Amino acid sequence: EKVEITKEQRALIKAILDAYNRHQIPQDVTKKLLQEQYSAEENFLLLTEVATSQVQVLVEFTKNIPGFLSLDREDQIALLKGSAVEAMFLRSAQVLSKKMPSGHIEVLEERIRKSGMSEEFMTPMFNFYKSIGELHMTQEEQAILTTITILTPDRPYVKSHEAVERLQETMLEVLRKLCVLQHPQEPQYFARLLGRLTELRTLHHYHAEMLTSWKTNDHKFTPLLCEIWDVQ
Ligand SMILES: CC(C)c1onc(-c2c(Cl)cccc2Cl)c1COc1ccc2c(ccn2Cc2cccc(C(=O)O)c2)c1
Repeated sequence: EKVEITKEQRALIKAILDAYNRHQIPQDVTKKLLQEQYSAEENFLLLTEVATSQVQVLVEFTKNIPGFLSLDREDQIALLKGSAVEAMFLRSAQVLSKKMPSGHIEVLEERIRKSGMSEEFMTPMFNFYKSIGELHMTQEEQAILTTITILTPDRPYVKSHEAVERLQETMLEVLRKLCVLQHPQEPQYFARLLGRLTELRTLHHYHAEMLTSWKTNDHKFTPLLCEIWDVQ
C-alpha cells in the first residue's frame, strides 16, 4: 500500500533525531579512551566513566521524547532504569559499527575486551555489534529504535502500562513507515530491527550477571551507575 509519513510523524522524527544527535559523550571522555594506558583496571575505570557519561546523555535524550515528561514521574524513572543497559548496548553498537572516527573503534573495542569481562558475555556482545552493523540503519532508525527500547511498557515497577504502550505504538508505526520507505528492497527490514530488541533483552540478562560478578570482585561504580543499576 502507499506508505506516507504524516506531518505530525515527520515532526516527531525531527524532534527525536535532533535530541539524539545533540547528545554526545564529552570530548575529554572519548580522548581519554585513546590516551590512557592499557590495563584491566584502567580499562574498567574508563568504561565506567563512559557508561556514566552515557547515562547522563540518555537522561537528557529521554526528556526530549514527545510525551515522556507527561508520564507519571515514577514511571519515567522505572523506564530509565529498565532501559539504560539496552539503550547503551544500542548506542555502543551504533558507535562501534561506524560513527566513531576509525582508530577510536579499535581502541574502544580493545578496552571492552580487556576490562575483565568474562568470555561468555563478550561473545554475544560482539555478535550483537556485528548484527547491528550489518543492518546499516539510518540515523532516524537508530534514534527511533532507541526511543522504542526506552518506551518498553513491561519494565519492572511501571504502573501506567497503557500510557507507555500508547507512546511506544506511535513510535513503532513511525519506524515501520521509515523502514518501508528507506529500505524498499528489504520488506522484512522492520521485522529484523524488532528482532534486535529481543537480542537486547538477552544481553540485558547477561549484563545483570556481569554486574553481580563485578560486585563480588569488588569493582567500584559511580553513584549514578549504582542508582540506575541498583548496585550496592
Ligand atoms: C560500568 C562499565 C564497566 C560498563 O558496564 N557495562 C557496560 C556496557 C558495555 Cl561494556 C557495553 C554495552 C553497554 C554497557 Cl552498559 C559498561 C561500559 O559501558 C559502555 C561502554 C561504551 C559505550 C557505552 C555507550 C556507548 N559506548 C560507546 C561510545 C564510546 C564513546 C563515545 C560514544 C558516543 O556516543 O559519542 C559512544 C557504554
